[in-house]
Amino acid sequence: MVCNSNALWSASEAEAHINQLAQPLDPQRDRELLPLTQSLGRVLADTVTSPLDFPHWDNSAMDGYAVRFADVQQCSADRPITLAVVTEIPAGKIPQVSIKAGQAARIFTGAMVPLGADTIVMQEDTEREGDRVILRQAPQPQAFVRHRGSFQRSGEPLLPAGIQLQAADLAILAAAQCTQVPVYRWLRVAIFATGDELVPPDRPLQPGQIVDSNSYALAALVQQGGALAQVFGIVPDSRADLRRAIISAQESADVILSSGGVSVGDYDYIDELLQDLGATLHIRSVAVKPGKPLTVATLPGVGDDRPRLYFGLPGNPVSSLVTFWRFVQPALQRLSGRRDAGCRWLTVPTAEDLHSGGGRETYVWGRVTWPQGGNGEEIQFNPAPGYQNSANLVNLAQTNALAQVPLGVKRIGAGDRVKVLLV
Ligand SMILES: Nc1nc2c(c(=O)[nH]1)N[C@H]1C(S)=C(S)[C@@H](COP(=O)(O)OP(=O)(O)OC[C@H]3O[C@@H](n4cnc5c(N)ncnc54)[C@H](O)[C@@H]3O)O[C@H]1N2
Ligand code: MOO
Repeated sequence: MVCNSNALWSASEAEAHINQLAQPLDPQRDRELLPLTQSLGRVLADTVTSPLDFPHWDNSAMDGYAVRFADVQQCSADRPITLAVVTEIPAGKIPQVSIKAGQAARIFTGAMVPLGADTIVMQEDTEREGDRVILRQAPQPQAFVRHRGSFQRSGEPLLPAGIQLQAADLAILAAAQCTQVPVYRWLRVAIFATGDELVPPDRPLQPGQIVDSNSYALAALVQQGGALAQVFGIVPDSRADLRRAIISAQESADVILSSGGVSVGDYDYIDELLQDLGATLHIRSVAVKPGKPLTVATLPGVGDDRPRLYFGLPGNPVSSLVTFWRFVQPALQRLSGRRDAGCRWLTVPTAEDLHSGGGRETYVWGRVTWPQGGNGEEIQFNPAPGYQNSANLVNLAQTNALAQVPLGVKRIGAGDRVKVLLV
């Protein structure tokens, strides 16, 4: 079935449409419980509520003395106050006595504040003489006490569903004693490269042949994005082989990515085969350079009723990556259950002039660089040096951003601000 697919879609229209097609995994059905140590980079399937107050009890933020504020509030250099040190409380120990008027407890960072005390005085602000401590300045009331529950209350949400777990999140889960983490299962992404001219990188290259580089880049991008890449390799330009590849990808993956064969050439079979296989073709070309031929389709699920999202990316290596970054990456994030799914844009000055033919929204590849020192330099976009052509993957190396030259604009001057997609 074809659905207005012959239109030339603007990038933002295509993005919005793909967004609707990319239905997230089901947090109940598509989940697993993973040991904490294996959960880095996975997407949390449930909100984790705190089983404890943080801090778990009132504790000291400093090495020093736990005192009663009422005892020391009048203290000054002229009127020092001396307190009796009646106990010592290292971290991890329960205070054995409560502090009465005129008394103090020696205390260390993280140790429980004893009953009766309400304020901590830093060691550096005291003088110790035997079993007495002398204060020559009044502390603030409740100084250096980290109060129970002041960071987080038990029963309140600690981490929301849909976040991709990072190092700090693992620290929080560990502290909350959540050792089995509910995460979404991996999103499975099948990848194949089409073209009779393609050979794998370890084969001697014959005249006319091209090394398949797209499979490697796409698999790496899928993995970097936190999904499972199923690499099918090279599929020749034959209807039967392509059909077999699509059907087997339909069986094993949630998303299918192919590169090549989506333009108008005699061997560009992808769209026609998708229709034969009962797909709905949503998009066939986008007004984007590089990356005009882009097929977006949905195929029926095999083995379950989840529709498979199909992206037929253009074969030119840069076009393939640019369309992945602009359209596939946010869709994979959304499908994976991520609450922050979407392109990350920044507006920064460009270090050099940027050019476009003006007929399509153009993406210039390069690097956003951050100032190394505080010399008044700004974050800026530096286009990759050399010839920017959709077949030239050489200067694509180390790309971390795509600068967007809007439709109809032919030049953005050096120093002008430009919208960049962080990739
Ligand atoms: N008459 C027209 N010709 C073309 C048009 C058009 O509108 N009318 N569009 C051009 C644009 S823009 C692009 S982009 C390409 C995309 O074509 P396909 O997706 O069908 O890609 P192929 O023809 O299969 O390959 C294009 C190019 O890329 C090389 N390639 C393919 N796969 C890989 C791979 N896995 N690794 C590395 N390189 C690959 C392939 O050898 C070709 O050189 O169509 C234009 N033509
Ligand atoms: O869109 Mo093609 O990707 O310009 O080379």
